[in-house]
Amino acid sequence: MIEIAAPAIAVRDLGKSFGAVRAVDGLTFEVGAGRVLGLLGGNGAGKTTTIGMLMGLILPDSGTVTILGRDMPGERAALLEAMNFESPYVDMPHRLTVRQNLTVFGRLYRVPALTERIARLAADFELGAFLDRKAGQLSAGQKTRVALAKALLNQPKVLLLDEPTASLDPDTADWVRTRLEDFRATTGATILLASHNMPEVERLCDDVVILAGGRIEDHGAPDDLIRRYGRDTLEEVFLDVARRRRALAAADAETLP
Ligand SMILES: Nc1ncnc2c1ncn2[C@@H]1O[C@H](COP(=O)(O)OP(=O)(O)OP(=O)(O)O)[C@@H](O)[C@H]1O
Repeated sequence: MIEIAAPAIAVRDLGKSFGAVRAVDGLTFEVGAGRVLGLLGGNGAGKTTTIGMLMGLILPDSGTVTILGRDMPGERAALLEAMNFESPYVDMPHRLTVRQNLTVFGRLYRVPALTERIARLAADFELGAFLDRKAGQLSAGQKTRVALAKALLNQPKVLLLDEPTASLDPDTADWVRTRLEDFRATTGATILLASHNMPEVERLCDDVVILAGGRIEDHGAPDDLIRRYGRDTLEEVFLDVARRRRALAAADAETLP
């Protein structure tokens, strides 16, 4: 008998409105265990709202989220021990040092042998020079490295990343991508990556979902999408999808009475 592994993330008919804005509109997708899914889409497409619902921070109006076979947000407390999240747009407490921040988060995640784990991550992410500086005094690149160390503290089985390399210089961004590749290779974690950086998505992701207006416009493996659209890069595919959508919206507007 062929056994089909349960997906690590399963989203069904997910919907969320903020007042009149339908941020996420009937979204359905799965991420297989150990896979990396890229969530693409222009500004306001619904990526951050989707990640918020995967974390149980935003309650959906409709649909379900199942992570590692368990309901989110129903089993949020148990699930969060196996998950983590990183976004440059979410700040850590400014007045705590980097070490104090990592210690607080490590205790929240009940990380065993926490002192050793922080030392390991400080070495991996080269935090030594500012481990005892206040988080509020760090540069954007230093903050990102600390945020990634925080995201990996509990060795998550499911890692959600919202534009992890936004505002980094190309060298630091490349360095971060290599760390993420190492993390995946050594742990087999499942990763969902929202990003506007198409070369990054091509490099890190097995599959992508392209969102627009909270719905899926297209999906597939990066190579398959590039071939299907007759393009050379995922960036060109993304632009084709965005232009097609704009053309359809313009045609709709013309047919309105
Ligand atoms: N708390 C909120 N209150 C009201 N509207 C919201 C809220 N959060 C998101 N929205 C709206 O929902 C839509 C989707 O926003 P979301 O942040 O999920 O998009 P995104 O794809 O992450 O965009 P970006 O690439 O710009 O970060 C947008 O129209 C946004 O203005």
